[in-house]
Amino acid sequence: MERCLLVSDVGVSMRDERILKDISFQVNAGQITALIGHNGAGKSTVMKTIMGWQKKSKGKIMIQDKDLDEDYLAYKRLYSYIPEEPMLLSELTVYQHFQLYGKSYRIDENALNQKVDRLVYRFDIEDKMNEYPEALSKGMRQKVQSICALLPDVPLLLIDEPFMGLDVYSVDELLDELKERKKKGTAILITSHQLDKIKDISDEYVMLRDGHVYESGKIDRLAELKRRKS
Ligand SMILES: Nc1ncnc2c1ncn2[C@@H]1O[C@H](COP(=O)(O)OP(=O)(O)OP(=O)(O)O)[C@@H](O)[C@H]1O
Repeated sequence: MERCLLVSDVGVSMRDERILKDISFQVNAGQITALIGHNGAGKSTVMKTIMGWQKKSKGKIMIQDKDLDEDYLAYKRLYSYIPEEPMLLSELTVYQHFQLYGKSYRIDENALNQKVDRLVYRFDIEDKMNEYPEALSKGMRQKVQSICALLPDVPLLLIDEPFMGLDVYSVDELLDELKERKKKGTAILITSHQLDKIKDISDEYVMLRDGHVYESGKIDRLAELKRRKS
């Protein structure tokens, strides 16, 4: 299977402390990898490092054939990100956020509007297009943020705890959307403490402990290990 994301021997240090140690894994096109581990294990730091927001002290990260350290502008158009906490801009309406994403990922206006229509219907926020973030509930802001990340057809989706604040219907819609993306060949790296929600859609897992890869493999093996331990 074609490799989309390569994380090879990556280390991160903050204030002389090694936060990530020799992290290596890959995510293939059309596969979902669950990045799991206890609080403070390093999941968000891995995400930030892949995005180029957190400086690494060693190692190599590539999406398709683009190296994070060589051509960052081209590299960052290859992924989109759903953060744990919505990061919306208070001066832009919901629709203006979608337009901003459309511009930065160079989506043609007609295609953008078709995607927006489909996703606002799916997540049931059709009537919020002209609202500013402060007028939205936390769950609605999370939906807007998720839609922004789902607008571009990027090869890699990075998703950090996406279910916080979402109602059960929206969680199902998001899971269905991810299954559809996976079928189309998108590679997805997802973190969640709600393993029951992601294990059915995931193919592989990477378990972090204290900043290193403690275990990794097929998701079925994780379920088997959990059964044996319980
Ligand atoms: N800006 C920072 N400065 C110093 N240490 C940090 C910083 N950000 C994170 N850390 C440390 O790095 C380690 C990994 O944190 P990270 O947020 O990546 O964990 P996580 O697995 O995402 O946790 P959670 O499940 O609680 O979200 C923790 O020990 C944390 O204290």
